[in-house]
Amino acid sequence: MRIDIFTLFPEMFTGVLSSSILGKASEKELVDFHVTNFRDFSESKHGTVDDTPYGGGGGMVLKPEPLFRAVEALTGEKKPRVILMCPQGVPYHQKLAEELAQEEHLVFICGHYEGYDERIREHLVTDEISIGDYVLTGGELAAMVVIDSVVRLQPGALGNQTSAVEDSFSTGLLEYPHYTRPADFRGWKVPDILLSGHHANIEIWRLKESLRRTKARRPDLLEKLELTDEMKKLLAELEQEKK
Ligand SMILES: CN(C)c1ccccc1CNc1ccc(C(N)=O)cn1
Repeated sequence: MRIDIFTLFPEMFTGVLSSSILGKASEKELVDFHVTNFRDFSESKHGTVDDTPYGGGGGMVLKPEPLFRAVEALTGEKKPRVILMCPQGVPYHQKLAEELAQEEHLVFICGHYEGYDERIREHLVTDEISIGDYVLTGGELAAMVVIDSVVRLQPGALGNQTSAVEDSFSTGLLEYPHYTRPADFRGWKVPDILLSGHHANIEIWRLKESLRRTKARRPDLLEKLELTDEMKKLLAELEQEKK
């Protein structure tokens, strides 16, 4: 997978794309990162990429021409998905991460200022994504979030691939509690079931704890779930325990 990032602050990406899972994925050639300063594509000799808004009002708007030239310089045979990170975008979620992870080529546009000239949205961009209902100084951190969640899904990116499949949002439930050594830390003990070696019972315990936690913290996720008979049974047990 190739990932192109267009930003005015390429230095923001250096550490993130060379560290940890993303750095290893790049070394293993699971992903090919290209970070470009789209100011390099400005036609003006001063590298101007923004201008005052038509119709007046404060702030500056990103000009269309540098970004069109930057993205059009890319096009290989296939049209890549061009993703604009902005507060007005589609709320990002794990299913969209899984969809983007299937793509051969992703292009991210990270903007600043008051926003982008609308012709960028209408004629250059294929997807607008928001990572949440809050405003950032620029699209860079939002792009890093999406890139992180997409690259970790690339086969071979994570040590044991299972952790990508089982992790909470892909099952639709929140994660169960995790423990590691020591079994007794300051008198706080690991639940006996986890030391029992009964893998079937441990799996049930984990599902029940995921259900308990999801019911308590994210009832909205539980609403969306297609409950299996086993889940219904465990939820009934949880209800009983509360009485
Ligand atoms: C400068 N702003 C407000 C702006 C305005 C328009 C587009 C992009 C930006 C860049 N900022 C962003 C980007 C994304 C998100 C998000 N929630 O994904 C939040 N803020």
